Amino acid sequence: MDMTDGGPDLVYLVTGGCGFLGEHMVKTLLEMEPRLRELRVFDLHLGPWLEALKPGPVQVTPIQGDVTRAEDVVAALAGADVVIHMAGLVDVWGLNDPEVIYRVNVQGTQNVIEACVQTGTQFLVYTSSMEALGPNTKGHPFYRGNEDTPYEAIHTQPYPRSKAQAERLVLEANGRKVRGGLPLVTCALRPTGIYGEGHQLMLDFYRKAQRAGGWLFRTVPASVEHGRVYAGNVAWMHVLAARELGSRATTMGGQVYFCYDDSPYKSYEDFNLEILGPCGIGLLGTQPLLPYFLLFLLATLNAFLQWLLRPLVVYTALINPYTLSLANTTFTVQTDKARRHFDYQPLYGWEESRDRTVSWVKTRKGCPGPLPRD
Ligand SMILES: NC(=O)c1ccc[n+]([C@@H]2O[C@H](COP(=O)([O-])OP(=O)(O)OC[C@H]3O[C@@H](n4cnc5c(N)ncnc54)[C@H](O)[C@@H]3O)[C@@H](O)[C@H]2O)c1
Ligand SMILES: CC(C)[C@@H](O)CC[C@@H](C)[C@H]1CC[C@H]2[C@@H]3[C@H](O)C=C4C[C@@H](O)CC[C@]4(C)[C@H]3CC[C@]12C
Repeated sequence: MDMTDGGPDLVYLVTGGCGFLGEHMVKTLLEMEPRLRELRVFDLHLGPWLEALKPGPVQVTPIQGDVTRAEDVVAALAGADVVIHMAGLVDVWGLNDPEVIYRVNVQGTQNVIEACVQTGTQFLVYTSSMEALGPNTKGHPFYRGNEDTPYEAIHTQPYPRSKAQAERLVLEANGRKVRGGLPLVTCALRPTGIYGEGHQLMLDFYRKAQRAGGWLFRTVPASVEHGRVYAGNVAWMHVLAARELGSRATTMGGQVYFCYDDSPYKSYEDFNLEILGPCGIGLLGTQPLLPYFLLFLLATLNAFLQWLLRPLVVYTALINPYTLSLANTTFTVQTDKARRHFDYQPLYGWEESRDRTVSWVKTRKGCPGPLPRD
């Protein structure tokens, strides 16, 4: 089917549509996809903001469901033309058992693929992650690499391993016959660290700094570059990939694309300061204030406490051996594959991406605890 012609007659399903990225996805589809007739928003936890949407002529259908339940996915997908599969457990802090992460991220993705085959949905865009590739457990840097840059992907942690496995399932499913005999066309998009309105972790850093008198303390050298990309641009890339999969199946089918925009290459903490600085936050130290071995000791202690307390309570901390290693390993991308393959250009420039995020953080000043996203 050529997805680029015709009036509003397409049915899209977004799994994980009520998450941080999912909300941007839903709003960007409603704003930027003229062929949309129905938008199904599938999530374990439906957000109250869905009720406040002004979808215009598009029918928005909230579906409370679980990707680990095949019957939920088949029911949600019946009659859909496109599925954008974003649902997943984003957990590098040990909040969830590894088996649960595998069940959601890998088996959930397999359920989506099988449901496409069973119902005849022909186009699947999967939200993978930079972590499907790295950084690897040897701490090898990936410096402004692209989709063809050789890199030894080694995963020991449940989350990155699950993203790599799920991505592989999606890419290998490209070309399978779906109900009706047409081929399934798939691709996977790999965002680096996403920021934007609704980014709870950015808010956590903001509140942590507010409690410390407006200061964050540098723990990562400024020289360690970490890729970041604005949620609105990630959502826009998904819109374009879904739109072009039909007419460019030969080029795009079975391909991975890093998500990128004009966000600057900086260390994780220096990048956060681009957002939190205008909110009155400063970053203390031009070098890490603590030596790495002390940070590693702290990270190891946190991991030990989590192990010790697990039968009673799930203890988590920002710093664990994995997040410390991840933060200290350069991983940035420099590519134009999405532009070459489906004419992607960022929808938002760096200044606008930053200013939208800063404005959102400022609206959260002084608010207690995690907030429902509006
Ligand atoms: N946040 C990032 O920096 C980042 C970077 C790269 C890739 N990603 C990927 O983007 C996707 C969305 O991430 P996010 O940051 O918005 O996370 P999020 O936790 O905010 O959103 C995930 C959504 O999936 C839903 N979900 C979880 N388990 C489910 C299940 N069993 N059935 C149905 N829905 C379920 C959650 O309720 C949530 O709404 C994930 O696949 C993640 O791996 C995120
Ligand atoms: C306390 C310091 C060490 C501080 O700098 C820790 C930062 C740490 C919480 C983040 C550093 C890198 C982040 C990850 C990265 O942006 C990519 C990711 C892949 C994505 O699929 C999910 C989110 C994440 C794992 C992201 C999580 C936070 C960091 C580990």
